[in-house]
Amino acid sequence: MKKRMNYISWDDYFLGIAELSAARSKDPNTQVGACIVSEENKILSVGYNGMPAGCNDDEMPWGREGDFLDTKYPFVCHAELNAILNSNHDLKGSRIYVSLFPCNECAKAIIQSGIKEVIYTCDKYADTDGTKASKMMFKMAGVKTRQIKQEHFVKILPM
Ligand SMILES: Nc1nc(=O)n([C@H]2C[C@H](O)[C@@H](COP(=O)(O)O)O2)cc1CO
Ligand SMILES: [Zn+2]
Repeated sequence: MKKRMNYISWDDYFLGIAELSAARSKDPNTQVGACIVSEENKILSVGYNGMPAGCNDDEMPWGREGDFLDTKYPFVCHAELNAILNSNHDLKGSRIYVSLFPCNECAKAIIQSGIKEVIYTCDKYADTDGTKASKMMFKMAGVKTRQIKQEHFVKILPM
């Protein structure tokens, strides 16, 4: 008997884990998941967007509009940053799978932690200055970026 052939690729596997992690997010508008993987295809960390530990997410604001302090934006920890901070490993030479292209703040953390490739699905904020700044920094720092379609994973979330 031969081995099974229609198994999922590494890309679909790690992106699937990123998507599954996103399903933990309490953000009512955008749920993001990230999975950091070594050169040997071992998972080093996972994360999703959420409020900082100890900040009660029932009491924190989740809105997008109004006074800055009444929105989620100054408080929420992005999926990529959480994945970087959750890891106990050296991330040099690793790659990050993320369901949404990183913002400029996460781009800095990605570069500084030694991650060498960003694999993403959605780029819905491509027109924002933050995303443009991320792309500039990734290019200058030699961090590769690659967009892929999630082929073998049934989306858990209504995105
Ligand atoms: N790459 C990203 N990773 C993330 O974890 N996020 C988070 C921050 C917020 O919780 C949410 C975006 O909210 P909204 O502006 O689409 O309602 O996703 C956002 C981005 C976009 O740059
Ligand atoms: Zn970010």
